[in-house]
Amino acid sequence: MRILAVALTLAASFTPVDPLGELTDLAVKRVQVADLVAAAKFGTPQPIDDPVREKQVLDTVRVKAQQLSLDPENAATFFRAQIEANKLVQRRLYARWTEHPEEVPTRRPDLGTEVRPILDRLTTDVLAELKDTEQLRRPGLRCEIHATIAERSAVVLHRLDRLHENALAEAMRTVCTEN
Ligand SMILES: O=C(O)C(=O)C[C@]1(C(=O)O)C=C[C@@H](O)C=C1
Repeated sequence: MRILAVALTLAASFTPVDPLGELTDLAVKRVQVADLVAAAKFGTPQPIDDPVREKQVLDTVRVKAQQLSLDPENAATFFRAQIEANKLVQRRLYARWTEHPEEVPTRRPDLGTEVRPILDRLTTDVLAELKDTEQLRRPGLRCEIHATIAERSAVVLHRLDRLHENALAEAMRTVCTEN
């Protein structure tokens, strides 16, 4: 633990910017948009799990990754984690709103015209960041340290509650993996 703390402090002091900061911030935005997804679906027949849409998202990711000369399967792995994180938020909000109907958002955003376009824009931004951080994300201690720093900073910076903090952890789970 002590060694990890020293390593984190050293890494932070030698790094002028947080190299995984932007990617982590985008993952934060995506788990925050999950609140809107849940608000769009709750109380409608649209299920949380939509395998057709997931396939669409991942197919797009693979095509765009290839255009950026990124490994398509590595990019898809990262996005599968983003989708799992999104569903984690949706499920917890459903449980909360079922128990406390007074907390259900008063406005239901439109999934197709309002919410998914936000996710689609984030897909493009995330892919650009995956490209920018390609070397740094190679598996190993260096990536793990930067990921931990970026995640801890994001929790504080964005004042994430426990639900979104857990979702961010899920979203970043594969950031340093090969595939
Ligand atoms: O677009 C939706 O319907 C969502 O719930 C978002 C999302 C995603 O994270 O991209 C998550 C779960 C669904 O299975 C499909 C996609």
